[in-house]
Formats: sequence, C-alpha cells, structure tokens
Amino acid sequence: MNDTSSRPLRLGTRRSKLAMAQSGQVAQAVQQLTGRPVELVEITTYGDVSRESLAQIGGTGVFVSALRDALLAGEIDFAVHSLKDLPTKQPEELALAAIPPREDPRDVLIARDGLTFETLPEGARIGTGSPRRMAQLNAWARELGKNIETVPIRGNIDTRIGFVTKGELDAVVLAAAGLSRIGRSAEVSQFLEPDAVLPAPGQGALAIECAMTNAPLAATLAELDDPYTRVAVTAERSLLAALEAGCSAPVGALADLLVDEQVVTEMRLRGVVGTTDGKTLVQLSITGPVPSSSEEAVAMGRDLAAAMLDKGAAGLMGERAL
Ligand SMILES: NCc1[nH]cc(CCC(=O)O)c1CC(=O)O
Repeated sequence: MNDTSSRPLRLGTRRSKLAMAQSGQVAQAVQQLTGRPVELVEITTYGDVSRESLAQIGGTGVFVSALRDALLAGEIDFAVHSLKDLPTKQPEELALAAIPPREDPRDVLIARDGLTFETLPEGARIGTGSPRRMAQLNAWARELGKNIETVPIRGNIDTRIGFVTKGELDAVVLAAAGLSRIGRSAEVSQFLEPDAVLPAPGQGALAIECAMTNAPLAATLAELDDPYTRVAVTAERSLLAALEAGCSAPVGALADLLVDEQVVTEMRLRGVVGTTDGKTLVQLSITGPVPSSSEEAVAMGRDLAAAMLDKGAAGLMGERAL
C-alpha cells in the first residue's frame, strides 16, 4: 500500500448493533489485509435519532449522509453501509471501493408460535414500515384469500422482534442478513422465497466507501470486492433508479446467477413494484448473459425498468411519499 502512515485506519460506523456488527466484520478483514489497526469511530445519523417514519424523513438515505459527511471532512478513512440503504446516485467524491460477497438476500418472517405466512390466522397483524414489504405481503394474502393487516413499525431489529415476543403483533418481517449479522437467525419462523417477496435492491450486501482522493486505500479495499455481487446489485439498483423510485418506494429487485452443472450461464433479474394494498403488482423478470461490466449491469436494470414501465409501473409509485 502506498499509504505509509502507521496511524490506525478510522472506520466510521453507526452505533446500532447491526452497524457495529457489520463494521466489526469489515474492520477485521481490512486489518488482515493491511496489517494496520482499524479503529471504529461512532457517528450518529439523523435516521438513528428521529422517530418519524423513514418515508417521511426522506428514505433510508438518512442513515448514510452523516457517515458521508465525515468521510468528506476527512474525519474517517472509510465507512461501511448496508447497500440497500444507499441512495442510487453515487456522489462523485466518494468511491464505492468494495462490495463484499452478499449474504442471504431474502426477507424472513418472525412469527409467534412458529407460525408461517400461510398458517397465520385470519386478520393477523404483521409489522413492517416498508411499502415494498406491505405491497407484496398484501398481494400474497389476497392470493391465499386471507385478510392480514400490515402495521407500520420502526426501530432497530431488537425492537421489531420485541413486538412479537411481547405479543403486540403476530409477526414482523425483517431481512435475513441483518438477523444473521447480529446472531438472531435462530428466531426466524420462515424464509420468504423471492417468488413471493422480492427483497429490496441490494439487500444482504454491504458497501465499503472511501474518498475518491484516497486512491491507495480504495485500491486496498477493492480486494474485498466480489464481482458477482457487484454486477447483481448494480443491476438491481439501476432498475430502482430507472423507475425513478426513492429508496423507500415499493420496489423489490433481485439478480441471481443461473448455474448449470456448476457453471454460471446467465443472470436473471427480477423486479416488482406495487401498491401497498397489494391490489396491483407489476412483476417481471429478464435473463441474459452475466454482465461483464458495470455498464452492462446498468443496461440490464434499465431494460427491465422499461418493460415494467410498459406494464404500468409508473402509475404505482405515487405512494412513495407515504
Ligand atoms: N432498512 C434497515 C436495514 N438496512 C439493512 C438491513 C438488513 C441488512 C441488509 O439487508 O443488508 C436493515 C434491517 C431490515 O430491513 O430488516
């Protein structure tokens, strides 16, 4: 590495248990890679302090901006984000230096008494503040011919699971990756297959960011990058951007690799957008060669967005301000 300074590298992180777990993992990897100590610098973001709904305070980007300010001010050397919380527009001054191998991208149900979505009773109350989850859960319930009530909740993972353990809700929906990172996977009642509930674009992946001007550090961090994860999430985020959706909009997307006899043949990109009541969903997928560049991945996302817009997707996104 070009950076000869022997001071510790400063990794900016939010204080939540999930953020600390994610940052801790990356800190260890970077320490191993560079032989330099990595020091965690805790930063409070507006999203951590405010009790307003995410949609009200401008989407999940609120978790990111304080970390980015610290990067730009040179107070920290790099930051780790949940990729699904990153706005689709990348600031020019910041490098998305690495996207490590993705964890399980699926959403999961945590329900009382080991119930599953199919066995939840009529009128079950399911906690989620995400319009994407509401839309798909309500559509699924309609398909099963049952009534559910989606209840908007916020708070960290422990708080959300608490709604079920305290008996206030029948179930909550969370990301598998977040639970596994804080060591609570054992509480999962059901993994929700992407055919029923598509995750948020980038879900389960991390993003490691540093200042564009710190080229040596960017080059070092790049060793943690997983090219397959990068093209997959690039296609998903391109779909989101092309649908002109904010990050709390009801858009789900998942790119996965199709494998034949252990050889990767193609990439499939699935997308969904819907009304939160689940009455109308536009759900489409395209399959093509695995993108060999970010540009090709972006093009795939745009192609799927164009096809979804053809099917009326634009009319379903008026809810993004709700
Ligand atoms: N919006 C909050 C958030 N951001 C990232 C994760 C989980 C980890 C991930 O998806 O990478 C979560 C919690 C959740 O949705 O359950």
